Amino acid sequence: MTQTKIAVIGGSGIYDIDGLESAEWVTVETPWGAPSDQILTGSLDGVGMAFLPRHGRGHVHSPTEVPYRANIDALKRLGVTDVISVSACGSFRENMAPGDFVIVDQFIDRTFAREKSFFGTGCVAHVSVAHPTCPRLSDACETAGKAAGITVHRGGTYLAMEGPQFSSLAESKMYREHWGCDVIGMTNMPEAKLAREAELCYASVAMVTDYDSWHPDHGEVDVTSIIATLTGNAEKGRSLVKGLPALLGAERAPCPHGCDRALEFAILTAPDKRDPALLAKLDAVAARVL
Ligand SMILES: CSC[C@H]1O[C@H](OP(=O)(O)O)[C@H](O)[C@@H]1O
Ligand SMILES: Nc1ncnc2[nH]cnc12
Repeated sequence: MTQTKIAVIGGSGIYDIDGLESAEWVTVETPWGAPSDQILTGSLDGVGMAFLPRHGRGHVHSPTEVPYRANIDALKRLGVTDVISVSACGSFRENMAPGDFVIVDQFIDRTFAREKSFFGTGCVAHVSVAHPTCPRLSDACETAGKAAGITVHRGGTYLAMEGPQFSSLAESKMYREHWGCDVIGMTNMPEAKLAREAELCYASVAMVTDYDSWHPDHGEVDVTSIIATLTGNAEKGRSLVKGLPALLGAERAPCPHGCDRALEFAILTAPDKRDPALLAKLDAVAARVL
């Protein structure tokens, strides 16, 4: 058994969380550069917690420029076991209305200007992301969300776009009608892939803020109305987070879905061909197998 430590990565409009005991903003340095901001650490109901504002306090990093590798490495370095992303998203489904939460379970990654792996020349690894989110952690998010009175949809495909501009009408219709996507955002990739490489359980709580641009009865997406919807729902997100420690417990059994063992057979580079400099950078994310 290991100790549970829950991290929340807060998206647009969510720059801190309240209610943590012994709360303290800490600076974490990583071989991948600085994370988005300091990380708020503390505990809730006897369970270790960490909160990282994805875009930094004051919203300084664009979706392309979020330091995804540093963020995941920093959480791993702090001993985090479970990562919950709380994000704003647009909806492609009439029944996934603004104010609803979607526990995402699949992604289509259309991002193209981001570093997507901790591995590379000198230490090549291939992990599976067939099921990129953790069902055990997603169960807890669903239960906590419903207990908080939130309309929660379990399962959904998230289209990760590069941004920062929103989609054209043609793109929006293609993602919805032909690609079967349910929601759209700009940040869950490569975050989910990197969490898997770092052997962290990852769940995505996508908070619907708008209908993207496909909906004939709604206008174009704009940031002001997105933030207004998000701010109105921030309390719901906080309630969901507060329910998680009791559901997950302080002691943690191995993940039944294998998230915490994702690197077990993933590294292909022969031991004598590995690059010491890259191995040094992998001291947190791949310590278990190197
Ligand atoms: C504020 S509108 C677009 C912006 O909001 C979402 O951010 P996050 O996923 O961090 O909540 C979306 O992905 C875009 O980055
Ligand atoms: N419609 C949308 N497209 C991309 N990212 C979003 N974040 C919130 N709404 C969005």
